[in-house]
Amino acid sequence: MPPTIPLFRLLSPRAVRGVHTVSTPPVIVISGPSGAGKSTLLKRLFTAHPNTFGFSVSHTTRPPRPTERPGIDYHFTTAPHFHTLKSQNAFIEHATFAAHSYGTSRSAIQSVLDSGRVCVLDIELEGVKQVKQTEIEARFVFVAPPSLAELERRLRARGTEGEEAVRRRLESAGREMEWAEKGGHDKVVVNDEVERAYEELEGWIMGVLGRGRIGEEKL
Ligand SMILES: Nc1ncnc2c1ncn2[C@@H]1O[C@H](COP(=O)(O)OP(=O)(O)OP(=O)(O)O)[C@@H](O)[C@H]1O
Repeated sequence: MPPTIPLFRLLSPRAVRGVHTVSTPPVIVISGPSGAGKSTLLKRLFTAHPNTFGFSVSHTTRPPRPTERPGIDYHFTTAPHFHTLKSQNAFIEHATFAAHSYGTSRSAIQSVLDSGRVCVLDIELEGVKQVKQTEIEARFVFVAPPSLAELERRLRARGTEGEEAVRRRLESAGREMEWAEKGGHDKVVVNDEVERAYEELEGWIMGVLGRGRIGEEKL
């Protein structure tokens, strides 16, 4: 079995730019129903703060959507390879969603932390529950649609899934919203209007990181 990265490396303090030693900032975990707008909001965050945040690239057995880039949006892989990685304990969290497997590898998080950036995860609800069981310091934000009807409209307008996949996503959405209503996350952002929702999300993240809101800050 190949060596896996010990968890303590994800938790240990690290030196930034030589003179200051700072604690590793918390991992920001974004979740929410498929179609709620997580990718839309994260794209804005990465564009506004290109040197601050790094995306943890998940593995998935789902086929790529036309706009998705392998190795950047996801590591697209086969079910047997995903299974092998799982048996090697390569994943911090993994889940099956809408008939496909998704997982965050330890090395995906570690490579973001090694780059000195704040690590951002975009994962499913089952994955959120698993990350909560680890000792990783994380903050959890749930992106909610204004309503299930609007979620359905967005999923259909996106046009990346067939009828069966849309149906599965809407079923899961109900469960995810219920869990969020019970207070399972640190923050809920309702993505009603993109600009407003983005500002709320960005403000909350900057507050978590103890940073100002304007401009691209330097570590
Ligand atoms: N506030 C909004 N108002 C209207 N449409 C939106 C809004 N936010 C996102 N959308 C659109 O809704 C669709 C779903 O958004 P997006 O792909 O970002 O969702 P997601 O949560 O990342 O989904 P998945 O988990 O399936 O990747 C996209 O077509 C996007 O352009």
